[in-house]
Amino acid sequence: MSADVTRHIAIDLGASSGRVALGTLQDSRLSVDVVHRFPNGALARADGLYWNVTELWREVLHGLRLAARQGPVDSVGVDSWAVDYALLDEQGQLLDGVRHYRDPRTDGVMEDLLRTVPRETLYEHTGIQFLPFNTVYQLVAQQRRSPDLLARTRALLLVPDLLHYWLSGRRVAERTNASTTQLYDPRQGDWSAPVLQACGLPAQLLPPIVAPGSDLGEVCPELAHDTGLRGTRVIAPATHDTASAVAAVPASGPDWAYVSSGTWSLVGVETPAPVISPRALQHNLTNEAGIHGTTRLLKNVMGLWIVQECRRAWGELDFAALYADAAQVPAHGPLIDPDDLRFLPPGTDMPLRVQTFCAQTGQSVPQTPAQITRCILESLACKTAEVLEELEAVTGRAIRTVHVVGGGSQIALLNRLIADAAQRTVVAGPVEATLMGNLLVQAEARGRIPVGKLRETVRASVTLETFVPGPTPTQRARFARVRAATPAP
Ligand SMILES: Nc1ncnc2c1ncn2[C@@H]1O[C@H](COP(=O)(O)OP(=O)(O)OP(=O)(O)O)[C@@H](O)[C@H]1O
Ligand SMILES: C[C@H](O)[C@H](O)[C@@H](O)C(=O)CO
Repeated sequence: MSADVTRHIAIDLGASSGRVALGTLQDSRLSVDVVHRFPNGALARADGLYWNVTELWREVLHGLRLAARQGPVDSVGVDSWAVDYALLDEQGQLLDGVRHYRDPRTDGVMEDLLRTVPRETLYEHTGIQFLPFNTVYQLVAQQRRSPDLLARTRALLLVPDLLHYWLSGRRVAERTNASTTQLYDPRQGDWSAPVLQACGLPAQLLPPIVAPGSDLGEVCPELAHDTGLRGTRVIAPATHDTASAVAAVPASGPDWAYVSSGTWSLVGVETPAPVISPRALQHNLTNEAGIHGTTRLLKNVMGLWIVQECRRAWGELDFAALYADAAQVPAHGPLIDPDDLRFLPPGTDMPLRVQTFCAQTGQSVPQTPAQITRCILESLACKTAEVLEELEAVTGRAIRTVHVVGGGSQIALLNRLIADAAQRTVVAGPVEATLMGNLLVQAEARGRIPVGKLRETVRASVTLETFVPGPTPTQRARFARVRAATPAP
């Protein structure tokens, strides 16, 4: 490998699939080769929903071996979904399985906690969207159900931090993912002692916060031997997958927003500082940490999860074919509120939940997979448009271009629907923004690209597709009426 070509490995664990990719940087361009892709999802046990972290680790090791075969690797880093964590004992062993954020043990916990800790106080200290599965509510649920387990815990690691520990032996909490827990104060840049205290949670379990780009040392000797990654540095990227995706948004001007479109739709803007205001609280916007000290002001929207669960019920139809069929369904059909909590839990009754929502709100009931998929996509587009308006209201900044990145950016129909509903230009791609952001933060930390040139490198490395809005649609106004007419689940 010549000195001006470097290779880095990104491990990206998404809620529906994981991948190990080898990134090659040459002439200020990044090429990404996904060497191993594997499915991911909830593992149901009698006592709840878990992630199968042992299996994920086995898949990751397989991917690392494949990548190492292609030559020396400069660095490796992990990102994943947010909020979920592992508990370690004195010896650094897992004390329990890693719970899935859709596990029902948090049902009612947020509402209960907010009776003693005011919503305004929690928001003032953390700036985080109130979602029932945030780490804070998971820990309160855990504390209530099995206090003995937390008493035996010596360290809590979020999922990418756990994998970094297994790779390097270092226990840290990388900032972008720590910021999603609702236990982190974005203005102080550290865990929030007042929130931990108010929620009765032990502060000593939380590891020190490190910035994205931190060097955690070499891959430990046993793993270097096993995988072939000799002398490879472990660099914590932006470990929250959304933060890595946002780092790779190929934007250049000042007036853009992003949609990180996958299992979730993360709709947001980048701001220089947290925006913690009564208006941001009113719209339940979140302030997550980005790279270079930025803030990701965004909202979690339920996303393609609803299609994924319907597809599971329909027998794993091909995504591309399903979306092509949905594109043939007449426009302006029924709508759902994708953020209605009835759509949060897993279940093969998801098509029925969509149909029931439509019936209860006095709309026509979609019947076929294509009609149901169309209904979900039109609703996601309307919801995206609504959030963009909220972001403009909260920041006072106009949004003219919407960058859609991630697996969902392949869905031409959805891109077009977003452009129409939001009346803004949509720029789609890259599909693998998360991998690119992960790789480029490592490359920047290793001095392989100039500081602050990530987006420029992405733009030089990918082809993008633009969707121009059509005539003002009627659906956006109907969406507000449907939401207003929604009965409690
Ligand atoms: N060939 C395809 N054509 C169109 N869309 C596709 C195709 N393959 C996958 N998708 C869409 O991409 C989605 C998955 O996106 P992605 O891989 O970014 O999610 P993820 O990483 O598992 O989730 P997250 O990052 O939100 O945790 C699927 O739900 C599907 O809707
Ligand atoms: C729970 C979700 O993982 C999280 O809120 C979201 O930000 C994410 O990580 C999507 O990949």
